[in-house]
Amino acid sequence: MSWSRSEPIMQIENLEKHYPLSGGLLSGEVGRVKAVDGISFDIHEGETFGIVGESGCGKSTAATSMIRLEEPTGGQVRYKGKDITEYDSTELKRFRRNVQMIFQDPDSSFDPRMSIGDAVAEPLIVQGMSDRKKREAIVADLLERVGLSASDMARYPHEFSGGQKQRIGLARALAVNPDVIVADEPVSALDVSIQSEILQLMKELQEAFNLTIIVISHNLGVIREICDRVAVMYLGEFVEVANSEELFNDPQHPYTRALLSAIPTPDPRERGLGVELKGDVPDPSAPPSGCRFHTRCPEVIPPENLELSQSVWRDVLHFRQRVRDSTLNLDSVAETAAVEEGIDTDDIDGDISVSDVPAETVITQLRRENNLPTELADSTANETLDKAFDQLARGDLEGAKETLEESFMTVCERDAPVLTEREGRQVSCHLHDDVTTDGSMLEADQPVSD
Ligand SMILES: Nc1ncnc2c1ncn2[C@@H]1O[C@H](COP(=O)(O)OP(=O)(O)OP(=O)(O)O)[C@@H](O)[C@H]1O
Repeated sequence: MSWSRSEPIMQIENLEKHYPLSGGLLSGEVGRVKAVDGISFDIHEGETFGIVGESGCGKSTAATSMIRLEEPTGGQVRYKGKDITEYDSTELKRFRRNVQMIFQDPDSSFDPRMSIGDAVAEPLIVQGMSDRKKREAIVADLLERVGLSASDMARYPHEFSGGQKQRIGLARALAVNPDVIVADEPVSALDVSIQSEILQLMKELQEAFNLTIIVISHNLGVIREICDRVAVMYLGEFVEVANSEELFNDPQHPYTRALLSAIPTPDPRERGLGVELKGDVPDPSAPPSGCRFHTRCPEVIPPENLELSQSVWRDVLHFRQRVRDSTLNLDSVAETAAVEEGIDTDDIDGDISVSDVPAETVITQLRRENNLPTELADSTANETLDKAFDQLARGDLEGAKETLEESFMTVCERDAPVLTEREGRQVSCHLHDDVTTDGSMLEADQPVSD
């Protein structure tokens, strides 16, 4: 099959990498870590495509499985039109030459006993270039192109700084004249002052060698500096894919907005969003239902019939979560309430429980502990909370769980949003579910604000 330059150089479709989760010798597979869970994108020749997300979102696994350093468990990757899982050994060898990977830690990429000249020449030998003089000429040229000198050939890795080693890493990747470079956190291990120099060098080399580059980074600043297009990844999935400029000027997904607001900026006016990402990325072997980001989303949508400010809604959800997973400890609530009432716990047989304390005091304590006001603006939400509090004050945790689940179910938790094309970008978020013909959101879908 012939490939034309107008077609994408790489096409990734529903790529999936699940790791088996074993429960010990005898129990076999007890689950699957969904590190990459169905991502799709195209990359055109000469483009720089970035994948950004917090640590643990699956970026590195996406990189290694898209170039078959690890075998994907699902999906398809086409390089110049051909499915790479169907390669024979000669094609795989050619692919390994055409697509080079560079890693975060330049130190671990070099054998300390091998001179820099030999390290950069190694891929040439692997590819069968036996003429030593020719290899040396190529290495000398490459070292100069990455800002070092031909005379550095005889020196050893320990004689170079981290930034210089990353330059040598680039020279080595370029030795076999690849089409694509996959760079996993290429500057994260370097001093901030050096990072820009390396990114600039990558841009220059891209131009000179007509490279296609895929950059993986948790750092949006790095992505902004170098990428044409960006995919934002969360728990194995893409939540937004857009041109770099659009993504930074007008982020559409709450996760993107939260990541962006975490970038330090010297201009206080640009810090406006004030969104803070709390907690860690959830366990990819048991991702949250619906939108995987809903458990941390600062813009999670309340049920249609309720009118709550975002901050109160978040507190209600947090309370519901504590009841759901029983991290709300009724005995400790009872203990604090008893102290408040001046009850002498020594007079009580066995451990204190909510039934030993007046319901009113237990409820006050529950509200305080969960940051919930005495009265919410929405009467339906109020009634539900009152009912749940009464149940808890009677020790009925299961009943309260049911009450809260019934009334406080959000679409974000119920339905998984789909990555949908909108005005040249892709977003997967229920805030964008109903867009009117002029592109504005319906009132019901507006993000709720305080
Ligand atoms: N070999 C493996 N077996 C089981 N789970 C794995 C394996 N490799 C990665 N994971 C899990 O897959 C998830 C994604 O990991 P990955 O390293 O791809 O994320 P990342 O976004 O690149 O993060 P980081 O920047 O910290 O490497 C993590 O939860 C990780 O623990």
